[in-house]
Amino acid sequence: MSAIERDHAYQSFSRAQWAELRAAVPLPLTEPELERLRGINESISLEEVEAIYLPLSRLLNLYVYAKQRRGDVLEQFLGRKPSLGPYIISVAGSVAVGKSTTARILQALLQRWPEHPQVELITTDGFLHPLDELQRRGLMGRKGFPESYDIRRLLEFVRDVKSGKGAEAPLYSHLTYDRIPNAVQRIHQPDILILEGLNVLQSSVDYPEEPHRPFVSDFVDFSIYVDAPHTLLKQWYVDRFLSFRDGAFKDPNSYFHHYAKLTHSEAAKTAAKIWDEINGPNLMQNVEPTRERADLILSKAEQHQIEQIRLRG
Ligand SMILES: Nc1ncnc2c1ncn2[C@@H]1O[C@H](COP(=O)(O)OP(=O)(O)O)[C@@H](O)[C@H]1O
Ligand SMILES: CC(C)(COP(=O)(O)O)[C@@H](O)C(=O)NCCC(=O)O
Repeated sequence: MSAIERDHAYQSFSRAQWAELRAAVPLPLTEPELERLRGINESISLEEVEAIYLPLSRLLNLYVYAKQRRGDVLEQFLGRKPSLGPYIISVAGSVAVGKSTTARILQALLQRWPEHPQVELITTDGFLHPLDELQRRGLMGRKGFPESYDIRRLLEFVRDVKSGKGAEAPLYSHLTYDRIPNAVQRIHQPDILILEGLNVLQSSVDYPEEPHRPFVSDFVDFSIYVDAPHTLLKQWYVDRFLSFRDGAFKDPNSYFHHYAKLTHSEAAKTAAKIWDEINGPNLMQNVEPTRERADLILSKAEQHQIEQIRLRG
């Protein structure tokens, strides 16, 4: 392998260098697993899964295993029962960078390893305040900004899960653009929890109402930031919006149902405006500044191809 570059905090791998590590992955993908991955996102290339995500799942498996062993040693020394809390992996990044796709691919790959078959996935959008609350507080143009989340509830959730207690996460619907009333995802002692959201690397200073509380990252064992140039992010956001217009927005229950009637170019303009007024500024002010807190930074280029991997340490 050619020389791996490093700056003071990260070792940096090119796509080709990282892909070479695939050879060291002892578990190749089986046909049913490939099918399942295709089901997560039909536009993801399987070459990308094998070159990037498979080696990443091996790295994470080694970290989880080391943490489990270390925990066992400590508990044995202290004469206590082993902890029932999961290994927590967070996935951060801009709206539309592919956090939820990345998290779902990792979930599928990590649960193949015999040491940790139960891998749960939680998205932090369930912890956005409900729509009526956002309206009441005048925050409809601030969805995704720190003040739009019920951070206290998110923290309680992560703390309870980490301490081995059962916990419930509220669920969000992109269709109704709101929390789903009376629906929760129950988490009970998984081996691994993947926590995905814009805000998982933010610190308590981003939440002036909660200045003295611990923060989500205090409970996270390994953090990932998915990065991409702003021009691509905006394009991916607009493309996703246009595909929703041809699908989900047609549903009369959709919050954006009125957008289904727009022409292609009107819809593209609307999406670009939402990006420029909400998601773009949030990226610059609150999301991107947290990037260098991550243990691993995945940098994407055209077509969601990962071109560079930076690993702390
Ligand atoms: N690895 C990938 N390959 C191809 N398309 C992808 C990939 N990851 C995400 N996408 C596409 O990019 C858009 C945003 O992805 P999504 O996972 O919904 O992002 P986020 O959760 O960050 O908002 C979606 O249209 C999705 O299909
Ligand atoms: C719910 C979100 C804050 C979170 O985004 P995600 O976690 O899906 O990347 C975002 O999808 C959102 O609704 N932003 C507000 C502006 C908009 O895109 O409608």
